[in-house]
Amino acid sequence: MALKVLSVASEAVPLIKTGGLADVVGALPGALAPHGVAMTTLLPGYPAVVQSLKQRRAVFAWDSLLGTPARLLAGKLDGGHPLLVLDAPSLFARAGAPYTDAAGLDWGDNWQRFAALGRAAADIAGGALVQRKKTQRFDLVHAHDWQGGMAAAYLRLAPFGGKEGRIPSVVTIHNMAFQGWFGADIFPRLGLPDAAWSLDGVEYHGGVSLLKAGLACAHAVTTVSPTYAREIRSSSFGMGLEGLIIARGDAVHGILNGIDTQVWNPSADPYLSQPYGRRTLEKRIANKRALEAEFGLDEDDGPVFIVISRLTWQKGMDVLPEVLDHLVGIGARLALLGSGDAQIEQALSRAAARHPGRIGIRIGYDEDLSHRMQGGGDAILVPSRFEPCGLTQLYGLAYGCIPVVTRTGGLADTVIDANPAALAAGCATGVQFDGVGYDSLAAALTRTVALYQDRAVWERIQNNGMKCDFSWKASGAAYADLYRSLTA
Ligand SMILES: Nc1ncnc2c1ncn2[C@@H]1O[C@H](COP(=O)(O)OP(=O)(O)O[C@H]2O[C@H](CO)[C@@H](O)[C@H](O)[C@H]2O)[C@@H](O)[C@H]1O
Repeated sequence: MALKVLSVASEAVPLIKTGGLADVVGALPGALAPHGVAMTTLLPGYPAVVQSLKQRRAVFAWDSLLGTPARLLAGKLDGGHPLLVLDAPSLFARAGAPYTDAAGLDWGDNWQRFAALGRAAADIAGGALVQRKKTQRFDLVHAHDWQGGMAAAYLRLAPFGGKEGRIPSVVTIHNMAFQGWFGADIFPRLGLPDAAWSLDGVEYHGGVSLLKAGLACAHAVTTVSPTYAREIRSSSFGMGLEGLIIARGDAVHGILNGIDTQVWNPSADPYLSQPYGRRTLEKRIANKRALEAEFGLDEDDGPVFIVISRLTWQKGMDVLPEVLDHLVGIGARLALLGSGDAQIEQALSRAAARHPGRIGIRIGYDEDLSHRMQGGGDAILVPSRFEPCGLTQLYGLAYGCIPVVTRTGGLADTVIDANPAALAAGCATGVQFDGVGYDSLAAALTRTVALYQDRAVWERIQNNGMKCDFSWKASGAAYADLYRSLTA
């Protein structure tokens, strides 16, 4: 019989996306189905999500879910996978982004919005709703990041009628930097027993961390690459939670993200002017010409680097502007798509103004354009200071857009550096470098341009990357094995 899993998250493609979390949550049901796992996804009822439902069929209503009325709507995700939507208008029906208002400031009631999501998940999985026969019983709850973390905490610390306490939970860390920390004043409003205010409960540095609560209470913790799973045991990457990660010992697993190979397939990508495959790489040139035109870049034979990223410190984007004179100096060009930190946006715009025809910047978020960039760019630059997994380098590998990445987290796990040994062995897939700073980045750019100048070598590297299987096949199996080990 299929294992029934409730996946709880704050975003999922194609309904709502601010970053890589949405790609992963949206892909998981399809990745797990071949392994006998039936996954239902629970999302907050943001306007875009509620509007996407063809019929708004309410399957349950709470008079008070952490103090606010709420309904549970049922629908379908892409691929026909079941979707549940927490329709709590006072928490989610508002203009702005999922976590921030129009001015970019965190919503003041984020604790309540996502604690309510966790409480709802616990009720759905095995408590109130099951008892009233409003939903099926679930065998396991899989919660994502701090926004989902409270599901594990409610299941363990405040079970409804004792039933949910028996349901195992998995919490996945997509980014340790976001911990959902709030002041101690929220504790009495969470509806948890007093004993939950403790080291192995929700308390963290005198307040409440929704992520810490999840990590402490889940039966298993996963993160999205083996290297990041090791890195978060150290103070440099654990962001204060390294002690807890070490204490959780064998319960912490690193399972690499996959990519949706239907959506990210250069031979059938509707956004490309010219689809192509591993054996027809020469066709990429049409996409490169289109990309140059779209970004106002000069047309020439030199390499075009691309960047598709949140413009933040994590992603090393504060250092990028400094290195752009060097990039232009060695005959390369840059097409960048991103948004984030205002200072970084300004520094990039100044660099673009200094180098017309060589640096093209697009501030904003544009999914279709990101496909065209992978299909026309020569190399994708990912200079992250830390990177739990990273998806853009995987899309780059699939598209023959060679990743140039820091040797950290999932970037270290997915790219094989074109050092002399790897080139001789014929297995290189990209360029890796250590540390995010002017010197390391400039050296990596220089090395990439040198590789580009040898067409045979470059095409070999492109080919090696395109041959890699970063589909969900292996990782879907790994999650299914983990679920079974917890439910056996
Ligand atoms: N301006 C823009 N326009 C269009 N598309 C844009 C864009 N900026 C970013 N994107 C897209 O957003 C996604 C970003 O995913 P990443 O995995 O690279 O990072 P993120 O930090 O969001 O995710 C966190 O969660 C994921 C999932 O686990 C981890 O891989 C990662 O390491 C972790 O930091 C990609 O699909 C990318 O193409």
